[in-house]
Amino acid sequence: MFRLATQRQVALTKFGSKFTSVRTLADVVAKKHDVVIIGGGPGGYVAAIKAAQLGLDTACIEKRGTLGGTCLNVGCIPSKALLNNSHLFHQIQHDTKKRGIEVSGAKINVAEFQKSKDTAVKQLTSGIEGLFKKNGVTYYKGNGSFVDEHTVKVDALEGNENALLQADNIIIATGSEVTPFPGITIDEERIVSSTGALALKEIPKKLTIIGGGIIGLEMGSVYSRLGSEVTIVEFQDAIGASMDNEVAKATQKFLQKQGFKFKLGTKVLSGERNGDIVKIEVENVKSGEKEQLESDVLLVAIGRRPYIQGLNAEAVDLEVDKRGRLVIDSQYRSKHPHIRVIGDVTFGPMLAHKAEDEGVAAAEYIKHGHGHVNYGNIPSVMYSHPEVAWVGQTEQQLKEAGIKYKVGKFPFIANSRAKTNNDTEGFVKFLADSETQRVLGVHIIGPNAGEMIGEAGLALEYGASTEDIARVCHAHPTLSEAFKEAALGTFDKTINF
Ligand SMILES: Cc1cc2nc3c(=O)[nH]c(=O)nc-3n(C[C@H](O)[C@H](O)[C@H](O)COP(=O)(O)OP(=O)(O)OC[C@H]3O[C@@H](n4cnc5c(N)ncnc54)[C@H](O)[C@@H]3O)c2cc1C
Ligand SMILES: NC(=O)c1ccc[n+]([C@@H]2O[C@H](COP(=O)([O-])OP(=O)(O)OC[C@H]3O[C@@H](n4cnc5c(N)ncnc54)[C@H](O)[C@@H]3O)[C@@H](O)[C@H]2O)c1
Repeated sequence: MFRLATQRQVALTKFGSKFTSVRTLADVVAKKHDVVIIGGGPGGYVAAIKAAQLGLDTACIEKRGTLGGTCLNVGCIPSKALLNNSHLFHQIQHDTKKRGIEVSGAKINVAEFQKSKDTAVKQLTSGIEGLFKKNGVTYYKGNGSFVDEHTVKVDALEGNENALLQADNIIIATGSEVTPFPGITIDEERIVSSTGALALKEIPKKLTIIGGGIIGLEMGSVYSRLGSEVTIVEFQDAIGASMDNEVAKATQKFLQKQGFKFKLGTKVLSGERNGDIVKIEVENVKSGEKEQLESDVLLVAIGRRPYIQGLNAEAVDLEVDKRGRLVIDSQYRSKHPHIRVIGDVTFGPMLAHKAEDEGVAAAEYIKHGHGHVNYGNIPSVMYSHPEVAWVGQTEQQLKEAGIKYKVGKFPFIANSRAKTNNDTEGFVKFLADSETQRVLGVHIIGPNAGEMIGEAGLALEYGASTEDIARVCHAHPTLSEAFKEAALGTFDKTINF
């Protein structure tokens, strides 16, 4: 603890009125930490725990009131709770009879359905507070903003104390927010973002979704299973954002079988709410044909953008690129080497596990001067049913790079465990270097694809060849035998198909 320098007191008077309510600025005592982290999402909270474990005096500032960021509060966790329970409901309704299980009268109690999700969220977010205590991380509840290059002020949430923090190192992990659609006002009731879509009080009869990316397809899956008529309006000619083209097409097919309607190559011109109805006007990009679509709920899911509001990044003159991302070097350093940036607010895929791994690496850079994230090996998973998961390169990327590759594929219809489970949709697809058989990419549509992709990640990380994988004994009967067979298929004949 030490008294603030006079220069800093002067700087402070320029900022937020809330903070200046802390008696007289001249008397403010700043708290000193080795590391101050702004943002308590997967990037920030993991960085905080790791830094504390490395013996650094660490503080984390979070303004939401709960830890876990977008992912735990309004992202990964609530969406997966809804996906899991809606899948169970759908199975009870449509998938039990052929298994000799007769069930009648299944119905959704929306309030309980939502409560189950909220319980999972609460348990996990409060669990992080427990982890902070266990690891000795100081938690400040409030908005963190720069005063100068080494000073961050905390405008506390009600019931907490404002604070001024002096830090040797600062990690910015302020995440992202929904990208708005110009001219369409989100009210989180009838015109919703993913946040509103996670908390609907009624199941919409018709749900229109702008954006055929991961959020659109996951939230579409939830409500389609609960009985909504789901229409996806996507600007591109394909869904699934960064999926391998063949996988994106197969994904579209199975979703169509589940009742999804797709309007691809379609531009949204305008949209508005009229009472309980939302109308949008769309235009086919090629033909120019226009159409009106009406629904009970419109979900806007056209991506997310970096979030730095309230950070006062200007005070330290941080560089921002055209897409609003904070600019860093390969060690997460901004132009001020002691101010690092991780997670959604900077470069790379907007994924929780990417943010978490950067959190660990940033803490290690601070303590040891080295850290590690392999950006060529970050898995993606879409939690539809069947799941879609991929890691490494797509066919289109390999073609573009002029890399010669071989494809090995194995369908789940030929896998014994998938058969016993009556869950045979999809395939495993390997892309391997045509000379060395080194694994370049793995793309899976199938039950538990999200778990299976971990094996592909290990193979990629250790530079395995497809023969290495095919010679590893995989248990029978398991879905992972399809993984082994697809690897085999890149250099030899598959056994079971
Ligand atoms: C519906 C949905 C589903 C998703 N599902 C998945 C999934 O299944 N798997 C996956 O990997 N990813 C998923 N994501 C993406 C994932 O949520 C993000 O990639 C991840 O949360 C990014 O972590 P982060 O720490 O960078 O940022 P965030 O999680 O956004 O956390 C940033 C935190 O910083 C706080 N903050 C911001 N500014 C300040 C400030 N000035 N002072 C104090 N606090 C501040 C914010 O309140 C926020 O809590 C999903 C996203 C959404 C929206
Ligand atoms: N399971 C997961 O890992 C998971 C789940 C949900 C979200 N997320 C992450 O959250 C982020 C945001 O997800 P998202 O689905 O909003 O973004 P996204 O980038 O995955 O998909 C957005 C889609 O909207 C389309 N689009 C953009 N502008 C459009 C327009 N004007 N009209 C019609 N379509 C338009 C894009 O072509 C794209 O297909 C992503 O980075 C994603 O990785 C991950």
